[in-house]
Amino acid sequence: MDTQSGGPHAPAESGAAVAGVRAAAVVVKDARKSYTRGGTPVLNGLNMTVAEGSIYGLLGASGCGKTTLLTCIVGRRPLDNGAIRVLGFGPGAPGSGLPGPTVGYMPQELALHGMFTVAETFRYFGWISGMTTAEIRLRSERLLKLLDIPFPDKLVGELSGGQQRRVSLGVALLNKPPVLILDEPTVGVDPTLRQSIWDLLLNETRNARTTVIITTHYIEEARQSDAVGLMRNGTLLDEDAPEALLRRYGCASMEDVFLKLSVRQQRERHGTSDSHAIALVETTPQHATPRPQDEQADVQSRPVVVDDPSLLQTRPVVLAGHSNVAPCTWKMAVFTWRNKSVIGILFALPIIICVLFGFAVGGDPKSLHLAVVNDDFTCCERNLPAFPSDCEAEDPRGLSCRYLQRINKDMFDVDDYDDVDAAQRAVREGRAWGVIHFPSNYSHSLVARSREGRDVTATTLDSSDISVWLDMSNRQVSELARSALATAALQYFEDVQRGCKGNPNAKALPMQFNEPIYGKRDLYFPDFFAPAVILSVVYNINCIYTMSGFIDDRKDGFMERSISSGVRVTEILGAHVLVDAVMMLIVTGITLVFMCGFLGFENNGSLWILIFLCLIHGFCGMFQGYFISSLFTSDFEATFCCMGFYFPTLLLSGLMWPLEGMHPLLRNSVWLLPLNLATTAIRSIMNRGWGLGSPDVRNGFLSATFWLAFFVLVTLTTLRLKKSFAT
Ligand SMILES: Nc1ncnc2c1ncn2[C@@H]1O[C@H](COP(=O)(O)OP(=O)(O)OP(=O)(O)O)[C@@H](O)[C@H]1O
Repeated sequence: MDTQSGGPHAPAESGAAVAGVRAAAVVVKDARKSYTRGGTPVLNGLNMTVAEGSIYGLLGASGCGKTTLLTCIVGRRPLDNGAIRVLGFGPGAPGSGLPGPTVGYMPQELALHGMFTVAETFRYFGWISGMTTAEIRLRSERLLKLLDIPFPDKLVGELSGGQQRRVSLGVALLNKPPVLILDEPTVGVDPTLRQSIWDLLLNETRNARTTVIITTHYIEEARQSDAVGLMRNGTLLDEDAPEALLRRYGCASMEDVFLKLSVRQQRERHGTSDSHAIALVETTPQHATPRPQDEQADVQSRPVVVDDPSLLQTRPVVLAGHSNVAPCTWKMAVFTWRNKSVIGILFALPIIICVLFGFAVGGDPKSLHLAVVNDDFTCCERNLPAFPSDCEAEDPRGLSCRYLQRINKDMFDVDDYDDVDAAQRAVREGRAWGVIHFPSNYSHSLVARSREGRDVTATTLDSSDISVWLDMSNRQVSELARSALATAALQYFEDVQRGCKGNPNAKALPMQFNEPIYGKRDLYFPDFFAPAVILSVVYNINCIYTMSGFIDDRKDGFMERSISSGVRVTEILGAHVLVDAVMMLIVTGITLVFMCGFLGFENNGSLWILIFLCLIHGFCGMFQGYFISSLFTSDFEATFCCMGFYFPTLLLSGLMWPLEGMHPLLRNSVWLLPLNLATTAIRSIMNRGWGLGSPDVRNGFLSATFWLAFFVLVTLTTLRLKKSFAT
């Protein structure tokens, strides 16, 4: 503890303890606190004085505000009004060492992490209170023996409830703090062990002049305290040495004293309405009301406790220049390593998403049933006309078969029907996606149409048309089917032109689609989706992972306890960022390797620019996760908030549909969303091979940097405003 500027044994620099006079180590003056503005006060003008080096038992019925008072003393919650001083300093004041190693705090909840072993728990809390590893080993060996915990290498989560509470007590005692605040350390512990905890407290604290405040529901065990404070409805009814209280109120037990004081408070507040309690008071002996001579005797026998910091024999423990980033990072690394199933899912998710995307999205539909009614010719292999189709033939027949040969065999399964009604019925009943009808005399009419040019009659034109009816209820399938049929028709028309000795370049559609400048001639949907999938995977998986990790850290009050022990939230966040960044790098790497390597999506631009943009987005996702988890206290709320971000972002990011197709109002406003400009940028890099010289790519980087800075800022601000995660 070489970094401490003061310690429990440090002598006072000024003043000295006067015989019969003791300095107050903890002073609470007129403390007022309610959880809601204008709500019922939980602390209602409470005054309390705890003599240095004494054990102070704080007693009171459940819900009277004991825990609230203790959390205010350790600086986890602020008072609405009033003042608290611990070893002469207000909680959080410079030089107070509070929150920090000045106070060893054992909260009511377990506030330990089940994934740590007992030894690791001691190591972590020892390091953050400034102890060296050797000191921690020595001290924890002793404490484990005293607290009867024989399994230093067992996970805390695998211990019994009583053993866990003893570990929690051991953590509070670990660095021999000058002030110990213990919230019900003996609850759920058998009577023998309860007594040994009291013996431990008495032995450990007496010599070191440790001041102890302890709450318990076992009122009689508090008689071992030097002083007892009886609390009810947010105020202290009385405080004194147990024997003095018994004498003063003429009671045989502390329970009777408490009852008597409670009734007195009730009378003062509401008159004599509590008949049961009143009856009890009436049955107590005459001398129940304190007599002046008793009070005088009490005053003479007990030491005077003065609120004079200069008389204190102990000083706050302040760690100068101490950083907790290393212990917090070690803790995060241990948790991450222990959570192997979570790591497994984290690394498997991008693989699963990429592989599913590769196999499930963007492929052409296969085996669509097409109902064909061919009144022109009965097609079969042996009677097909020559290729290219010969217009000079006497009896040009079977051109309809040529068209059917042209259509994509993978995409369509051709079913023959006798008439159009039956074929259309098949579509209506979901047995086919479309109907193709060739009129009788189709081939003759088509040849005539080709030969006669401008002189062709309307009847010939009608009977040379192929009629198509499609089921257009599924836009993607129908569009792809229509496009495939139209493409086949264009190629077929060229074939007919050639056969009729016409100019094969005289196409049905007077338009020339040349080699594309970017992309492929054939429509290929995955090229459109792939960049957005990469970005979305990197962003969202990291967001959910960091959000869950940060909330898990707060589970059961573990983060609160770390903060009470002096860890700053920024140090906790820093440790999370360090460890989570490694996970994010791996997730990004896996995603890119699977998309560009195994699934073969082409990156036409610079790989470094692509990686860099993905990483900035990975950090963005991480900080969105921290931000969400800093806003909420429960996993449930945070998860729903995450979903609330996820779905709108997905719909508005251009991943599912081009931004160009959005309503103009939406399109003009959603470009600022985290994934939008970046999706455009990453598409430009991968599909067009653009670099930083392009405004699209530059805007993607600017947007990513802006969002990263925004999330860092709001996360830090929220954490700072909340200071702790208590209300
Ligand atoms: N975070 C909170 N938000 C709102 N109300 C709270 C909160 N914590 C405690 N309270 C309320 O404050 C009152 C005092 O609670 P506190 O936990 O301080 O009592 P206690 O004396 O420690 O009880 P117990 O002995 O059962 O632990 C209770 O009515 C409780 O409902």
